[in-house]
Amino acid sequence: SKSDDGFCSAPSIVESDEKTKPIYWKATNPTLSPSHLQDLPGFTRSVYKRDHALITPESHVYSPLPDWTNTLGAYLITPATGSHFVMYLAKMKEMSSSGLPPQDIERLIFVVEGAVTLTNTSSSSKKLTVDSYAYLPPNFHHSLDCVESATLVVFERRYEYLGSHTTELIVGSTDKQPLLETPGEVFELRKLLPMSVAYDFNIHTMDFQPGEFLNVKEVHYNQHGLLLLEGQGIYRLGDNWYPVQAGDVIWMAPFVPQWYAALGKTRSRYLLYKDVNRNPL
Ligand SMILES: NC(=O)N[C@H](N)C(=O)O
Ligand SMILES: [Mn+2]
Repeated sequence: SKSDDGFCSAPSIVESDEKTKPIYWKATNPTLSPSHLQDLPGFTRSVYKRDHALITPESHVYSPLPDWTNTLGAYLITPATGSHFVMYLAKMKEMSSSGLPPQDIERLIFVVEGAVTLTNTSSSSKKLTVDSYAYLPPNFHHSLDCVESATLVVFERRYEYLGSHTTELIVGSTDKQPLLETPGEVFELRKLLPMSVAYDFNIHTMDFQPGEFLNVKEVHYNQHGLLLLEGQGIYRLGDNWYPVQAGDVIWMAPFVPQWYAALGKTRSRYLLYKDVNRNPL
């Protein structure tokens, strides 16, 4: 319908009071949230195909995480999809704590909302707030404890030993990581783990300004687990083109053609799991 000032009645893309919200707020409070879809029977934006999946918040299924206390987990990617890693959201409630991964499993946690304290046998405890992360080597005793609430995105996989290389505890925050060269690409790239051969995966953060897009329509042997932390755009996966928003998760199997274009008024930032440093044979 045309209002008298000639513009359509759809609400414009207003810069909501994002300035007053904590960083990544939309990743746990998506604009199109489950509550907006509850009167639309059976509708979901989620898709699961042979070589990719788009998992959107109205599809999340939480259940108590075994070995964790007061924590609900929603597994979004597991080897049942063909991946060699798991990606899950951990919603830690008050007075909650983590359990240990199984033997020989490495873990990376990234704080999307709230705060947790990491304690381990060797060093003093560290408080991790939003945008902070920790990498826990396989068989590394630790505990993540939460007093109020926190949402973590967790990646875990069986560590692929290579010779005598070992990995170590890494604690950091995205904003303190340097920008890396991205020849031929315009996005801003940070990596949360060292690039040394001991590490068999890395976690990238990739920032796009509105209108920027991937130059390479990538096809590669590596797998991805993606969480869109900020912004919106179009993700191409295979022959499908998906409008995506902060809070969306994507599984990309090896060799799925993949491409992203950022749209809207604010930057896009996504977190991306990528296996590296190991021979695909
Ligand atoms: N889909 C992606 O963003 N892929 C990354 N550029 C990567 O594979 O490094
Ligand atoms: Mn890729």
